[in-house]
Amino acid sequence: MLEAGDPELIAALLQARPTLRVIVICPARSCAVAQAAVAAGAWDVCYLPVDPLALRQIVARAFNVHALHAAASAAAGGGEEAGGDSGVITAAPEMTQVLRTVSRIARTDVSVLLSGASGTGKELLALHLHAASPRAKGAFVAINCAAIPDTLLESELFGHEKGAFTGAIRTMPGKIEQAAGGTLFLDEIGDVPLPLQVKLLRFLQEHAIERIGGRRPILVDTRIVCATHRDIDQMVADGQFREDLYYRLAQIVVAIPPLAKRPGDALLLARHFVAKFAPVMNPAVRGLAADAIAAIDAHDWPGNVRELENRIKRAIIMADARLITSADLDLVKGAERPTSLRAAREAADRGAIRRALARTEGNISQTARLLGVSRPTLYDLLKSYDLHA
Ligand SMILES: Nc1ncnc2c1ncn2[C@@H]1O[C@H](COP(=O)(O)OP(=O)(O)OP(=O)(O)O)[C@@H](O)[C@H]1O
Repeated sequence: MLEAGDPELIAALLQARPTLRVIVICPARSCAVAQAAVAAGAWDVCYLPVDPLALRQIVARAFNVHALHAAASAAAGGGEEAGGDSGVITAAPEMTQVLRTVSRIARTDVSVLLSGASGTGKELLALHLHAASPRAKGAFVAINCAAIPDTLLESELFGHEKGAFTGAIRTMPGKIEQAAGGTLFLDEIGDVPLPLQVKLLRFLQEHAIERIGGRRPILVDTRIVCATHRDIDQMVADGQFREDLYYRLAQIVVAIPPLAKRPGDALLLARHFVAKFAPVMNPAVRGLAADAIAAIDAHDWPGNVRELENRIKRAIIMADARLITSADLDLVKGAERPTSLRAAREAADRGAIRRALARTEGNISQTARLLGVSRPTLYDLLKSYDLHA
């Protein structure tokens, strides 16, 4: 606890121990001191004369959040405090409930489907589940089914024997085999084409796979955890996804709330990312300015945690001062038009990509053709703008 917190001292403390909770005692009605302290990363402020009840509540809350993070991180196998590289960072009850569910499921054999919008942390949660499961010592292998062309997906998942097709110059085990004894995370499961869904179902029923060109089944002990941002129930109803596979894959569906529905998490994560990336990317940066904090609070985060992470990384690079501003974050308010050429171009790019994706119903090849770019360029654009097919 610091009296009349010195922002530089707070920033230095957090730099050394990013998970520290700094509580600052400010002179009565001194908004400027409080704002500077919070901007430098203070956890909370308390005014003189100190109200013991209020202080006790602040300290208790700090301990609670710290304990939740430590538990989440330990379950993820990191054994570090929250803020460690592998930890899921959250203080929102909506998300801590999700973490508790995932930790509980991890110890069992039930199949899990993580459903949530892009960038909400589905892969991180799958990793958390793996690390909290008895398979933690085995491999965690992740594959994004939407990013791999249909023709290659079978070989990626099931592997192939030498000579199975032109170019198969050596035998290659697939991802399911690579994850034997561990967990295979199938992201965007809704993008697996129907013929491959049959093969996946067979694996889940028989725990055996056949490589392309293979002559015998191979027994493989791999746990599948999958995720999607699509409405699989609707896909089942429309005949685009096999119902029998759905029930095999999704005994439990865990819905991950969007960042906008996790009060307080955007700021917590923003500070976490500043503490994580600034020392490497721009050590002069020590924290967030008051206008950046307000902008982070006000933003809707349609791209969720990934958007936040990318904005913070970009801001760390762009920042001229010790504190990141809302301009560094490139967060324009409400319906304001973008003023910089870069922002205007980004807005135009996003609009064109979204419209093309809507016209082709998410078909990557057709979208790339419509936009007049190559598929790899389109993938790069989708990644950098946090867009999904
Ligand atoms: N709660 C969190 N704490 C810390 N980092 C997080 C958290 N949630 C997400 N991240 C980070 O945000 C980025 C995006 O998360 P992740 O890839 O898990 O999202 P996703 O839902 O799988 O996205 P997509 O559906 O687009 O594949 C990653 O760098 C991840 O480490």
